[in-house]
Amino acid sequence: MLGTGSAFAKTYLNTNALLYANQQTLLLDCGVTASQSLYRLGKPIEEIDAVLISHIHADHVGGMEELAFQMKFVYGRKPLLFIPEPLAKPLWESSLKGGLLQDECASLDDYFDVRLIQPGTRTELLPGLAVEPIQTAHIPGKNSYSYLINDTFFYSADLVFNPELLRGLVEERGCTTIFHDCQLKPPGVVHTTLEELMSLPASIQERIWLMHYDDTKPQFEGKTGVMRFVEQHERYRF
Ligand SMILES: Nc1ccn([C@@H]2O[C@@H]3COP(=O)(O)O[C@H]3[C@H]2O)c(=O)n1
Ligand SMILES: [Zn+2]
Ligand SMILES: [Zn+2]
Repeated sequence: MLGTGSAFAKTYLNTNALLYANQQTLLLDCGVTASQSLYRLGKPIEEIDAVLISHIHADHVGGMEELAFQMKFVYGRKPLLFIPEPLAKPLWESSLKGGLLQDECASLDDYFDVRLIQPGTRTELLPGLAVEPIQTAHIPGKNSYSYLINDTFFYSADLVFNPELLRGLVEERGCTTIFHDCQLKPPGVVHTTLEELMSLPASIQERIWLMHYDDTKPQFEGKTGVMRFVEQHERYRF
């Protein structure tokens, strides 16, 4: 995990992750703190082979400009960018264009090898790494996608509580591990609260790991039932 913090956390970096598949590395979300976190980990930015985006908020895409510039002008290559089709235009037009537009560079394709992926469709992104984007509610009018990874690992975007989705993933689809957005104190409004997650049946809670938490997380250690916290700069194997 490059970070496990909420958008406004100061002691935790943005909730962004590296997924290792065979010899390749995919960056799942690239927030404002992503490059600093890679630096602290000693992982050179040039070793990122591919990027996958959940939604357009700065803690999830705010590091894309630096990534694009470094890849193009320092390393001279285009990383793969996997992106749910509905996010591609807003990512360029509403987020990146202001910084990246210049005479010879006028689209996402000038910086990335763009591969559009479809919500609800399982796609192998890299050998050994398949994802299904699942559209999940976050902010009214804003598209946001959580990911079912290799059929058994659910990695949530920021999302409002959706117990039916979690029940279906566990009971019908055999999901074994859930990394879930967690706002420690109510009201959640655009996120899922700890209280909401603690209302789930034990059979679901035991698969849940909490991320995207604020700086008060130490006060909640030991108070999350069977759910565990995902820790920054830890590597998990499933
Ligand atoms: N309608 C909104 C929009 C945003 N926000 C806050 O801003 C943060 C942006 O990053 P996030 O991780 O999605 O969390 C959002 C809310 O804290 C919010 O509380 N309500
Ligand atoms: Zn966020
Ligand atoms: Zn968000």
